Amino acid sequence: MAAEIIDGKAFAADVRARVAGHVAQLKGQGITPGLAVVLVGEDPASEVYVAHKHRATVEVGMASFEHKLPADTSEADLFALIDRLNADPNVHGILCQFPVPEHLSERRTVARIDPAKDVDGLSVTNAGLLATGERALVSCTPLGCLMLLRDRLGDLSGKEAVVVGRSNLFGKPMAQLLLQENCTVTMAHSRTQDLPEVCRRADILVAAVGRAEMVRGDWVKPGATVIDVGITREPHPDKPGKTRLIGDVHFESAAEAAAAITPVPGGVGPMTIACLLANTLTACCRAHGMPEPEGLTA
Ligand SMILES: Nc1nc2c(c(=O)[nH]1)N[C@@H](CN(C=O)c1ccc(C(=O)N[C@@H](CCC(=O)O)C(=O)O)cc1)CN2
Repeated sequence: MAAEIIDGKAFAADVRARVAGHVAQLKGQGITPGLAVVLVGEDPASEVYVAHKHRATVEVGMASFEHKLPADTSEADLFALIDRLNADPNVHGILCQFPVPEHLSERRTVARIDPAKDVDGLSVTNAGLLATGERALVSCTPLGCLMLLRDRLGDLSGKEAVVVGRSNLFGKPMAQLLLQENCTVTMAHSRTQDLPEVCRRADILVAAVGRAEMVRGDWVKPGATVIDVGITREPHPDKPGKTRLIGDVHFESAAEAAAAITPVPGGVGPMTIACLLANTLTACCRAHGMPEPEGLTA
């Protein structure tokens, strides 16, 4: 294997430590950043992510407000809670864990959150601010990828970037961030013609298609930086009864061609929660008219 492995776990720990330093300073001035996480229903993976978010929030010294609602919660009751959190001065960030049960709408739920507290960066307001190059709260996983890319490559100007996947949660904000860094950006997706050839153009290849190991080594330009955003859980081939996580990139073959690559697990995933904390800190600083933390925003 030729590629350097980008250690997202270590980088995320560093981001969390920097956030904790800022939180300590704010607390010295009588301000405690607060994050509210809303979970509707009992999706087992979501329960784990929400527990991780609570632990990480408390570890950096922030206030954590967890709201677990039954799966049959009505939209009216969910919105009443969001309205209370919007009005609560101790809450600087709000997110509703996805997926939500089928009778609820993710789009309408996000739209109910005050954009200044939308630490997932998913509201139409924050997406629009990002697209027009104005000060936004940026979706956590793309923000985390940008931090990893800046750390590894420094100035991204003029690089060919290909983002495979066009979701609102990831692909679209990732493309906007890379454009903001003066990359030449291609957004590819399931209908893109000759996807392997398009990917081979990329100095920066970001895969977020949700199809396990779709991106193969011969899709990777020699020397490229490969960011794998996929997380598919599948039965472990060698350990009966156990599961393993795999990404959207076929790691072994891609690592032969790439100069650097994120693994799954331990690459992009840990950056999501670290950037959620960074966004909550940013939202808190903005709410109090204080300078934003350097190096923790887009
Ligand atoms: N409201 C939101 N819902 C969801 C988001 C989100 O950003 N906002 N993203 C995902 C889940 N997610 C956070 O919520 C998340 C996913 C993965 C990780 C992570 O650290 N992954 C590890 C592996 C963890 C494991 O072993 O299972 C890794 O990749 O190394 C953190 C957060 C969907 N919902």
